Amino acid sequence: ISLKINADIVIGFTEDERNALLALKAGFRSTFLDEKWQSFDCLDWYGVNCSDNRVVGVTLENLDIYGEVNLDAFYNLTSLSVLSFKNNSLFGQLMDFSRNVDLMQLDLSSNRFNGVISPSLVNLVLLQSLKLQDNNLSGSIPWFDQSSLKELNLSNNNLSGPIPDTKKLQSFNESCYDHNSFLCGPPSSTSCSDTAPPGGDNSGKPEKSGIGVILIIVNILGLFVLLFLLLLLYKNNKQLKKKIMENQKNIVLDHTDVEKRDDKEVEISSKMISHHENDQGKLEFVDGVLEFELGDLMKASAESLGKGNFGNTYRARLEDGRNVIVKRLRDLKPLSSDEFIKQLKAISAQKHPNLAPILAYYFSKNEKLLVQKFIANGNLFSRLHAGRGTSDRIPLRWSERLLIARGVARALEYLHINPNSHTQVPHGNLKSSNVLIDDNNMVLVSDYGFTSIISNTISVQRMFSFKSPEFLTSKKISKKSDVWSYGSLVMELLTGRLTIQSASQDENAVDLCNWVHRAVREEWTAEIFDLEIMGQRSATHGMLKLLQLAVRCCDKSPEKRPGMSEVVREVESIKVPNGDSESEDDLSGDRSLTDDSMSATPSR
Ligand SMILES: Nc1ncnc2c1ncn2[C@@H]1O[C@H](COP(=O)(O)OP(=O)(O)OP(=O)(O)O)[C@@H](O)[C@H]1O
Repeated sequence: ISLKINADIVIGFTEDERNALLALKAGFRSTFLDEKWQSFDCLDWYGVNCSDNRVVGVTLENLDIYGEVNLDAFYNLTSLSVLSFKNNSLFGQLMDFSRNVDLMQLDLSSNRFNGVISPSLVNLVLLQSLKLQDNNLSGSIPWFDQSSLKELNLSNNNLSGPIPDTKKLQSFNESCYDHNSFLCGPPSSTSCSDTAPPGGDNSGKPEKSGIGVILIIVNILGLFVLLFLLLLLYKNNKQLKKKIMENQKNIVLDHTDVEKRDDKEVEISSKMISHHENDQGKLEFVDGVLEFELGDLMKASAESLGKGNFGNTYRARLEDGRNVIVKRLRDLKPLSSDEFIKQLKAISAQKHPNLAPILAYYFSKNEKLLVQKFIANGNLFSRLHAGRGTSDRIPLRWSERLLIARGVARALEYLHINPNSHTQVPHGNLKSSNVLIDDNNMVLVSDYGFTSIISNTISVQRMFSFKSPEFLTSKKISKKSDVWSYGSLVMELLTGRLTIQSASQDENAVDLCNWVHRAVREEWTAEIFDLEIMGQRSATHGMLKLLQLAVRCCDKSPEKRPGMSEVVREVESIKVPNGDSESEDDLSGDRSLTDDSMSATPSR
């Protein structure tokens, strides 16, 4: 038997991978590569390393290659583990690495890459070495915190802003961040108050100039003179004194005092802040009925619930016993008072049984507050993950999870349709800590509409929707990004796993949308579902249906994801088991899940 070899058959890599490398080469001016990257056998390709018929390494160092690298150049190289373009003359934005989940070493040092450090890198949980030094990268450093990261060099770029306060980034020494225009905060020795904001000509490398130091001294002296004059005025002018006293009534929460103290209950009545005349603001109630005054809030005791991505959140107990939530918003767009009020009016006009109601808001020069109804039963993140492995843990049953999936779907559908407005703002930051559960086990989604008030740079860094595949390529979020976040949230409900959306600092957290595609491709079965619900055999059908829906919501292409109305229809079509059948399941004690019905492959 003669074996006919087709000369066009690719060996060692897939055809898609070979085409991707050819497309990459097309952007380069390199006669060397033109010559070396031709054959159909990966072995012949200079600098390309293949294993198990997949490209696992591309190492093109010191070759004087000039050219631009496409943003999605590595889209098809999904087994890539090592990539180095060290010391060439490559330019353009950093590539999107969201599909290169196996990437362990990335060296793009000594080139001319510009733009921001791709946020897709934050999600690479195997990344060990990241070398981006000696380029023209700008913007702030993303919140890297993967435990895998052992080596980092971001020096000699135009990066700016505080070095994020993550355990990992703080563990590298100063030299990794050296020579960046406006980077500040630990572990660098530059204090953030010393750095000028980025702008103007950014090309120069940092070097703290003598002029900068003189300016700071002049500023401090100016401040002293001002204080002295104020004191004189204060002494001599009784009227002014009276005014200051009046201003003192317009109290806003004292940031530093509340944060510094460890004890959770903090009396905030005497913590007065605003000394500026133009600091006065008004507490606007959404329903127009003045339920309490700002002064009442100030008299309340406050418990810090945590530092969210967009400000600190407190539970304030009013004198009449009522609890309200006060969010001190930060990192807002530069909105005027009118603009802020307009946006907050629009956000709070959205009313739905599954949206956490906003009660009031407050704007002054130094303080922007959001007052919300206090939701008593905590958030989904704690309900799903807290106390695992301990006897205190009360399992979250399948019926409860299904009802949560329903409630969240309905809330998103409402936001996407928004009958009260011509414009609909996607939620933008759906995650389990923003899903609250009240006394009646009602699901309430919070923090909606923030995309219209939070500054774009902060949204890009911190809001979950901005991590969707389409944002990484097209830089756009939409209602379909919310659908993607919803898919991820449903996966969290089904698997009980930690997602990077809710627990970015945790080394066990994974991008569940990526993970589920792998799980389905590799036909994992029982391992997908949370042990707490796996025993509920009567729920198997419903669990599979919800999983199939989550897979569709997690589709890489936004167009292929269902709209929220379709999602609601599908979730509502899943039967909620009654208490009896769930109890029978519990009694059966059968936790094995091995029959064929558990295949995760979506049905057509
Ligand atoms: N209306 C509310 N009632 C009860 N708890 C709330 C309410 N709003 C927020 N919380 C809780 O307060 C804590 C801090 O919330 P916050 O929204 O500031 O941060 P986050 O949800 O962790 O992150 P992000 O800022 O990205 O939304 C969370 O545990 C959240 O569940």
